[in-house]
Amino acid sequence: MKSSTRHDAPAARTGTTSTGLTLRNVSLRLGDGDREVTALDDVSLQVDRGEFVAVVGPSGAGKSSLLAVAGALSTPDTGSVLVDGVDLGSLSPRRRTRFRLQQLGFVFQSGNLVPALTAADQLRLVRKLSGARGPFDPTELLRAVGMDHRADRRPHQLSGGERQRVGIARALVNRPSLLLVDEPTSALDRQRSQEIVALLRQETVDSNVATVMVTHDHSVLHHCDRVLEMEDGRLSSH
Ligand SMILES: Nc1ncnc2c1ncn2[C@@H]1O[C@H](COP(=O)(O)OP(=O)(O)OP(=O)(O)O)[C@@H](O)[C@H]1O
Repeated sequence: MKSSTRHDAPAARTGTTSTGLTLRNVSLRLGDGDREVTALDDVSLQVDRGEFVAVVGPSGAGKSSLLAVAGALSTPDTGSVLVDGVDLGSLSPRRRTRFRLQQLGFVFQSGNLVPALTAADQLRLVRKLSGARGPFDPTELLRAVGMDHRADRRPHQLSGGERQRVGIARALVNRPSLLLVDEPTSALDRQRSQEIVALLRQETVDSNVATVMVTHDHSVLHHCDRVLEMEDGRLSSH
């Protein structure tokens, strides 16, 4: 457990002592009939809060499928996925959606920001969608990602790296347990790529979140605590 965190961890859940992401013997088949593919093949994984794990591997290896089951976007055929001890398979569709909004953060390839909204309003929207009430000031999070001076800018007025920084802040608004990051550097030059992944590492620690990052960019792997390789739906250490 890290000593200095911006956010407190939520109260422990019953049923398990593990926090962060837990996958137990997860398998996922996609397609149908003759064209069925085993996208995930008996995958087990533990990523603790405060830990930053990269997943690498060739195209079609199952990396997006891993993010999809961890993000409660796909339901595995067998095995279980737990986030802070909560078994996603035990949640009704409505509760799963709420859980996703409140406990999971997503960072996409190039920010995926809403074009019409300022940086500050991107954060306010996510806060509102989660159902949280009470005052919310996005300034602290924007400052944490070095974007408080761009709070009033819309995505088209930001650089690729700046958009990605806002996307990271937005993913952290609801103090998630788990941060899922998909190819965050694919639209960035080498220098910006290093800065963004260093920021992800910093936020993983400061926000005490379990972070899983899928990447093809091997130049950023030194920022990670662990690198896992995926091939044919199976995970192994790099
Ligand atoms: N909707 C789908 N229907 C059938 N098969 C699918 C579907 N989506 C993905 N697959 C197959 O599942 C396997 C895993 O795909 P996945 O997208 O998880 O790989 P990936 O490692 O993320 O690839 P990439 O690096 O190209 O994004 C591949 O064989 C892919 O062709």
